[in-house]
Amino acid sequence: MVATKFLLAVLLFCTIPAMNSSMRIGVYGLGRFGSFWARELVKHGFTVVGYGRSAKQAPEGVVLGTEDEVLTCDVLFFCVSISAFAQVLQNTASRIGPSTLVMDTCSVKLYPAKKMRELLPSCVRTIATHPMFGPDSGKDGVAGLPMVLCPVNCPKKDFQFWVDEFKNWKLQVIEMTCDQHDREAAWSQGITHFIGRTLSELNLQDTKLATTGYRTLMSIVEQTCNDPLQLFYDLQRYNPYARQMRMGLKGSLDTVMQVLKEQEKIV
Ligand SMILES: O=C(O)C(=O)C[C@]1(C(=O)O)C=C[C@@H](O)C=C1
Repeated sequence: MVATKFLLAVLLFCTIPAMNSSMRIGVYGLGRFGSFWARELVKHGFTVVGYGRSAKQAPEGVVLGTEDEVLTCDVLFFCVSISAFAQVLQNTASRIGPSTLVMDTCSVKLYPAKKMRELLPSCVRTIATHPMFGPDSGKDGVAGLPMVLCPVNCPKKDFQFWVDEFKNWKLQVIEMTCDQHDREAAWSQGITHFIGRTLSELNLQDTKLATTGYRTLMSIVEQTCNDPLQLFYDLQRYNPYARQMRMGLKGSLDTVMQVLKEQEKIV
């Protein structure tokens, strides 16, 4: 029994093709981010097959495929919302090719990595990724933008292939653990979306008196609220460090309010 399992593992390892630029890449999910990501992969020379539940038209240069075609590509990027990820993976796991390398692109990392470990057979190679940009920030090209890669269940050489590939795109590739990512992202992307959504509650208006700082503030509201509301909820719910960030922010607001109250006594 053990010998059979060993033989199967060796056989599978030997049949896994090496990573190269002529691989077929599957993009599962052709929403705002998925369509953008599929086009980026095409721009960088890959053959891309895309699948979206309600996609009628393929993004430029992308071939629209069936769900099973996408799931059995050499490499598969899931571009679905964080809150849909577990269900999508559960529904597709048994149809993913044994030699397909799977990457998620969620904006949090501990949660999808845990789901990939739980739901995919151990022979399926997985990398957790976070392209820290999207259709707005990457509209004039992705060079210089940060891209996080966290190894989950992946041989070093395949992981390195993608590090080098994204470096060739001139992305600023950052290798870190999923925990490090979530801890830091809560205090960078998480806090930005929290402030953007909070300020949008105030319904701030454009004004002739707008200073440069005010314009920057308005652009934060615009950029964060241009993303689906679901992304905001998911960033706050699925990052285990987000609550701590929100409490920290609330504490700082209270401190500043208190300081100003003290100042009022002086006047
Ligand atoms: O450029 C955009 O369209 C984005 O909204 C990108 C943005 C962000 O700036 O927060 C949104 C989601 C991704 O996780 C990474 C970055």
